[in-house]
Amino acid sequence: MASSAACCDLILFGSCGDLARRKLLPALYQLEKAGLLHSDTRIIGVARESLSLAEYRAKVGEDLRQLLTRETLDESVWQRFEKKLSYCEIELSDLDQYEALTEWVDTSGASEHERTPICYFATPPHLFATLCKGLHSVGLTREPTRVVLEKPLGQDLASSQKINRQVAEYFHESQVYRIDHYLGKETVLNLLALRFANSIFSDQWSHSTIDHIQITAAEQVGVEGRWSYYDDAGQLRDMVQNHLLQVLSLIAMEPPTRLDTESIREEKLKVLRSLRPIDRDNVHDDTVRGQYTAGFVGDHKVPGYLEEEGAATDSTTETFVALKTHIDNWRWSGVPFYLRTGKRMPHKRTEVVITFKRQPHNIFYETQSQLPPNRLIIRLQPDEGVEIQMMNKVPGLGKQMQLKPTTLDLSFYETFENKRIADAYERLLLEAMQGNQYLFVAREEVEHAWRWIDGIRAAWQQLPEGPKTYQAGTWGPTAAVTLMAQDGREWDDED
Ligand SMILES: NC(=O)C1=CN([C@@H]2O[C@H](COP(=O)(O)OP(=O)(O)OC[C@H]3O[C@@H](n4cnc5c(N)ncnc54)[C@H](OP(=O)(O)O)[C@@H]3O)[C@@H](O)[C@H]2O)C=CC1
Ligand SMILES: O=C1O[C@H](COP(=O)(O)O)[C@@H](O)[C@H](O)[C@H]1O
Repeated sequence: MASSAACCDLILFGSCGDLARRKLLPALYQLEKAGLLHSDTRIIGVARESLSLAEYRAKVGEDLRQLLTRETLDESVWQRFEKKLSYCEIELSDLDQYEALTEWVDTSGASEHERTPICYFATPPHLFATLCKGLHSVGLTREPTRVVLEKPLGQDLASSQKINRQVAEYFHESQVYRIDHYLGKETVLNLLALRFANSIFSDQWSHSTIDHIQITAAEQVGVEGRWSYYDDAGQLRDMVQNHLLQVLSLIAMEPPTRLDTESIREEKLKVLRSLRPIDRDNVHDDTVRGQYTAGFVGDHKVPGYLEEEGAATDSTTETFVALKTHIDNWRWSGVPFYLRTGKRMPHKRTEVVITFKRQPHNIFYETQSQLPPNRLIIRLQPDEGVEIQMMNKVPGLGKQMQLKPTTLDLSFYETFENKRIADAYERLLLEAMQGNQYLFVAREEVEHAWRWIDGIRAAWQQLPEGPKTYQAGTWGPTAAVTLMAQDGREWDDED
């Protein structure tokens, strides 16, 4: 059972925006419902819209009623939650307006704070530097204030270093919480349990038993009205730089000595440092870029990327990436990691597939010409669970032993029947309020990830061809199949 968070003043900058409305406020409501918000915690929405307190509360209530899909709003919880909400109107680019915060937040100084101020920057990142200055001007950068930063943290190494430097002028690293919402997902956290609480896996987790590892994050959605942001970013920066590299780090890291921020960050960082660079020599063979054209996802006809609302017709931004990389260290020597992510794929599916080495000798050759490798499939979302593919004897008295590939399937929903799977933002907000940084990304991690991604982008720029097209509703360009087939392997796609 999670313990209730410390008493906080949670200041949501950008509180009328999409992220705050769709994710942060519903997550806070769920924490209230679960009794995890301290009774004296306050939530201060900050935006530039002119709203009275009653109007702001009514707006949040309306959004919650609309957005809670699996349940209806619990009126008694809402009444408690509503009382925690206040609203402060500020044009954030105007440093003179930050004084308004002092009406709502206790800025009197570290030792007298009863509530820990948590400043959540759910605004476009170009405002971060001004936000820091504004907060400093009203005494809100001192310990124990914490600051939560939303992605994207830059467009490349140089811009992310700039943001990190600007924030570091006012906040110590121990006050900074960089969000990667994948780290708040139940199943991503379960990677730690799976690896480090089970000797059958921890003892088999290296080049001596593992043939290769695949990480897939397939989405059905397209750019969802975010064309101008997305077209600047592309799938490599939007998904690989952060989420996929974080999952990869958790899968590949050495056992941390403790379950604490420093130990985990240290180990993840070593993985990022050991990623083999992709450059002009291997970019052609080891990466595939794609861009979707019109097609069908399920029964829905969907437009191509270049026909999306607000699209420029000549964009060469990738909406799909597949790549092969290696981690150049002792444990993973010779084990390729295949990463793949794309928009407008046939299904939403995020999974890690560990394929083990085949048996060295086949004694069942009379009935089974080749034994398939065992595979461990970790389904991160949806249908969260863990699956082991293995061979079994088919029951029967026949002279020859018949074998059949079978699956041991542990579905989280069936195993933990009464447990609701919390949204990633619930966990991350709770951890930020409790002052635990282990599920947030360190500055060095962000910068190492960018360094590796920048190398790929630079190499892409030297290629004569841009992304290959793929029809919406398929698993990407056929070159992605070739990427694995040239190594005698294939993606885990059943359909
Ligand atoms: N939406 C999402 O699902 C995700 C978003 N993010 C990131 O979170 C951040 C916010 O995203 P999102 O909510 O989608 O963006 P929106 O544009 O929907 O919201 C931004 C918010 O910031 C406010 N704002 C912008 N400029 C100012 C200003 N000068 N003064 C006061 N308020 C200002 C906006 O107010 P106003 O309404 O008046 O313009 C709005 O409340 C972005 O960096 C985004 O990349 C990250 C992951 C997911
Ligand atoms: O950060 C982002 O993540 C979402 C995918 O998140 P998920 O939790 O639904 O897997 C992605 O659609 C979006 O483009 C990206 O900015």
